[in-house]
Amino acid sequence: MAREENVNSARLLRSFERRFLATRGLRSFPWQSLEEKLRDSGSELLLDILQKPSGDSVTLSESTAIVSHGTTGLVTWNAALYLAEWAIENPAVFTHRTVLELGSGAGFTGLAICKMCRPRAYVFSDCHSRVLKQLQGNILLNSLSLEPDATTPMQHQGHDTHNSESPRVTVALLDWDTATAPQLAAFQPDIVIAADVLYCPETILSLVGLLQRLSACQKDQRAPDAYVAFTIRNPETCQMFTTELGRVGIPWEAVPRHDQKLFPYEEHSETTILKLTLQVHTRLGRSP
Ligand SMILES: C[S@@+](CC[C@H](N)C(=O)[O-])C[C@H]1O[C@@H](n2cnc3c(N)ncnc32)[C@H](O)[C@@H]1O
Repeated sequence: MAREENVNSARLLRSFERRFLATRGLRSFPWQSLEEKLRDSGSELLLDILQKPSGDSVTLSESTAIVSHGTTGLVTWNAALYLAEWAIENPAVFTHRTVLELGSGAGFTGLAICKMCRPRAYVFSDCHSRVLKQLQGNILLNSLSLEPDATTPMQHQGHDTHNSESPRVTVALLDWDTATAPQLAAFQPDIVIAADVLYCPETILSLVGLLQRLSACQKDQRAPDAYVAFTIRNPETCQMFTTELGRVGIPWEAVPRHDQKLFPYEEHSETTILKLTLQVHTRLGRSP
């Protein structure tokens, strides 16, 4: 019994520490229980917390509603946090690479990658004008400098004066349904990522179609790897995604779960990442 109580106390204190450091979810926190525990454990925990706010941080302006202005992109979803955690544990995947993010939303994952994984270039993208505006604001809020021309991220790769320590950051208006071959050919990413973009059959078909067209536009027979993170709210949706990948000939594998939880989010449903090995020649076309 005493052991169980200790475990519960430790969990409560850890949860507070994480939310405090992330300044998230504090309003719903069980303050009364915490106060009691703190009274028992003395000031050690508080000192411990105060010593931890070091290292880099991501600051975001986001909506409190899950849907606002007709989009789900103004708030950070669990899959974005989960993918950012995985990226921070695996920075080599992104270091010195050009990363294209699809459906970036408020931008949390990309900002974490830009700050922690040293990509060469990072292209945030989305289809919604309000989301793009917020995204630009969030990039500036995090003191990253934004390249002016989002549609031609590769044009500066020659001689220039860009500080090579920080990535070239661009924001692109990219709608998976209407993106043209010249627009896609301008990106030439090494890595493609997306978080929480598989919520209905239409978006799955659009996304898979976009990945096929993007691969077909790659130079030098060099197709990127793609990492798609999503919360499994409905097994049929997940099944539809993998079936569609199989149909067009994109091999995929599940990325092993990571253990280190850095950010505060409730795990009501399982979140996962699939690694897709895009091919320069995939079968083009949608299901009839
Ligand atoms: C649920 S939000 C996820 C945002 C962010 N990745 C996250 O996980 O916090 C889905 C995002 O995908 C974008 N999106 C949906 N359909 C799209 C399409 N056809 N083309 C481009 N972006 C799209 C939305 O605008 C929205 O920002």
